[in-house]
Amino acid sequence: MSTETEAAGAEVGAPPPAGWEEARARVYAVGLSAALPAVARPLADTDGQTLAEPLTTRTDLPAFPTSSVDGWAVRGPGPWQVVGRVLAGHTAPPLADDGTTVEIATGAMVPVGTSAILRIEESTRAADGLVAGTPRPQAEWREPGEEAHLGEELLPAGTPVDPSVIGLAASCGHDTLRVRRAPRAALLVFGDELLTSGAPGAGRVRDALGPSVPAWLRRYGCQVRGGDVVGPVADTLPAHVAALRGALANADLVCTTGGTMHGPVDHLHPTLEALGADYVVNTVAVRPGFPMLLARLVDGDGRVRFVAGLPGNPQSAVVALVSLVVPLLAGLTGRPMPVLPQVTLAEAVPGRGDHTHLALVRWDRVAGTAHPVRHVGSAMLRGLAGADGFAVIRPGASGAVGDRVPLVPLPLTPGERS
Ligand SMILES: Nc1nc2c(c(=O)[nH]1)N[C@H]1C(S)=C(S)[C@@H](COP(=O)(O)OP(=O)(O)OC[C@H]3O[C@@H](n4cnc5c(N)ncnc54)[C@H](O)[C@@H]3O)O[C@H]1N2
Ligand code: MOO
Repeated sequence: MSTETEAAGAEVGAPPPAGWEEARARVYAVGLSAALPAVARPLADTDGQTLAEPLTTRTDLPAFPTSSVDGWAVRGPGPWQVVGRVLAGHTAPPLADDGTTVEIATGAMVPVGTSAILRIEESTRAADGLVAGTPRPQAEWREPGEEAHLGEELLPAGTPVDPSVIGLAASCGHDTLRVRRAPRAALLVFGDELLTSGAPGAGRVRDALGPSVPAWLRRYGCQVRGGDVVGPVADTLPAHVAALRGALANADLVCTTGGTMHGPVDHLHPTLEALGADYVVNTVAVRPGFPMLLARLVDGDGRVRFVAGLPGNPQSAVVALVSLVVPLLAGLTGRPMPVLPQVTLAEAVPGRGDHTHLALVRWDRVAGTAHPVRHVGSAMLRGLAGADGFAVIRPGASGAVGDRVPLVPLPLTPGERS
């Protein structure tokens, strides 16, 4: 266990909380130092992964002078005698003589000697077969290297691979990309009080995190298989230790929910101790979400795995995801730390004393404004379901109308909030 934990040992539950910014920076750096290995993958299997090295082009782009129209590649002044045809996919013999032309298709290689390309619809063909017309003044073909030169870096390492990156890599000659694969994540749900079906009542609540946290993790780029979601785990220490040990076998990151405090059946801390984990962060000065933690385990062979302890209160669990898990994943995949956009508060938002306040807001992207939502208790999910993200109110401050503050966006796609 870390010094931090030992120091806290005397006073259970009171390790010094990390500042929110500091916790994010620390977690990112630790993730980066444990970045997943680079592997070569076929292009079609790389969506959502991360470039492990810069994307450079294997040829000039375009690789040869390429006609951008259907028409006539002509040499010298017209009219021109037709001496052949060049289609896309073929190499073109040179146009050797003035007054000659070849029919050319869009995408075909422009013959050496071409002085202009005349569009088909702007040409005429006389009875004697001669082609006439006036080529437009601007070139009707793309020069080699117009888009990129051989060896040029097009995207840096750390770029998330999306369909446009895959298309670009294909167009400049790659069959595979070296990427850091998606982190594998697992989830353990703690809490004997949780129901996994039906309506809550009689002291029992529905498990809201087992079904939703894997979906968040996938949106954050993790691979989570059905069998990697386990719970509710019985509220005993041996059951917790066995469950965490099992989950760590295949995962780079195990998230747990609940049990982060020091109540009678909160077993997460003793479980981490039993497995020899050390804390990267143990409690964060943020509300909601204060008892969140990130711990690290290192195998004998140097393999590093992480445990993110998400608090049991459901909104707090999501705050822990955006606060700790997202920077960790950025580091593990070799991506840059996410830059938070700035928004203007449309209404006042209270501060939370010496803690950072993450306040659920609707984000009007057009106006650049953030509007606090209702139903935002840490045990509630109603506010979250109508929000785009969290406005960040600094410790010791409160948010006034017109203040510019950072926003932590939720991973929503356009159209998911109307
Ligand atoms: N004495 C103190 N008690 C608490 C403090 C404190 O500072 N001193 N902090 C509170 C805060 S803040 C939070 S957050 C919670 C976090 O506690 P745990 O992570 O140990 O979570 P649990 O006690 O297991 O559960 C808390 C709460 O959340 C409900 N829960 C748990 N899991 C789920 C789930 N999967 N789906 C829906 N709801 C869940 C659980 O029933 C409890 O109501 O501690 C406070 N206590
Ligand atoms: O930090 Mo707790 O997460 O306020 O509910």
